[in-house]
Amino acid sequence: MHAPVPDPRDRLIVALDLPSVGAAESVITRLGDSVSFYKIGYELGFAGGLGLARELIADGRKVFIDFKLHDIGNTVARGVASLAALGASFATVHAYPQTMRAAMEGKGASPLRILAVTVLTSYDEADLGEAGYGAGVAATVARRVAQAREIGIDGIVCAPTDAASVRAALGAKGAIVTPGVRPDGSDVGDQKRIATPFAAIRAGADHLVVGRPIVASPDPAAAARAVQAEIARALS
Ligand SMILES: O=C(O)c1cc(=O)[nH]c(=O)n1[C@@H]1O[C@H](COP(=O)(O)O)[C@@H](O)[C@H]1O
Repeated sequence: MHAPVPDPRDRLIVALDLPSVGAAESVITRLGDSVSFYKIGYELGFAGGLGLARELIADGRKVFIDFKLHDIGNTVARGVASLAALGASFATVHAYPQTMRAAMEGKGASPLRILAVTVLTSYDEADLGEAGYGAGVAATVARRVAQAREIGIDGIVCAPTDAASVRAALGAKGAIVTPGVRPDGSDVGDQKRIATPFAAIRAGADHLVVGRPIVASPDPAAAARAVQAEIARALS
């Protein structure tokens, strides 16, 4: 079975990493109809962003709730059930087997897709070692993808530099979502395992998550259009 091919507009997910609903609404207005998929994480989510998520969903936009859940199974399953009731399209959990199983159980028959975060894009080999994982980035990603596949997860969040090996390990089923995307010339910030939008799509990413290069740009709509043009070029 093949992963459903995303609508080209849905390939770009804009991370609304902003401090207030007002700031997010202003970026959304400036982006207009060019962007149809938004991600809400800690910063906005803990500042009223779940209300905005409801409004976006009611307005026909797709919403990715990125709280990277990781807790005992009962808590994860119930939290995911609430995100399913909200109408979110995607939600993240850390790629621990117990957590992934609980999330898949918690979403029930809803269309919510559970994405398992493998190794954060801000981690390099030294960061992973410091956290106590001695196997290295590639082996840790591979182990987590194999476990996610076994569980039947809906998708994987990984660095664009891992996308090709993740697709090979995951098989055709399952979405690949890559943050750590940096158009040429943009600030890298705290990201470590990065690629351009073109390279990420060519490596097999289904969706790209882009935050600061768009939302912190003086012209967010132009920045989003530039990323979408790169996506289109990579797909042609
Ligand atoms: O799960 C995520 O979305 C995520 C996973 C990961 O490994 N790295 C990562 O950067 N993210 C998120 O992707 C977004 C990237 O934002 P920018 O670095 O501003 O483009 C942020 O909202 C992060 O929380």
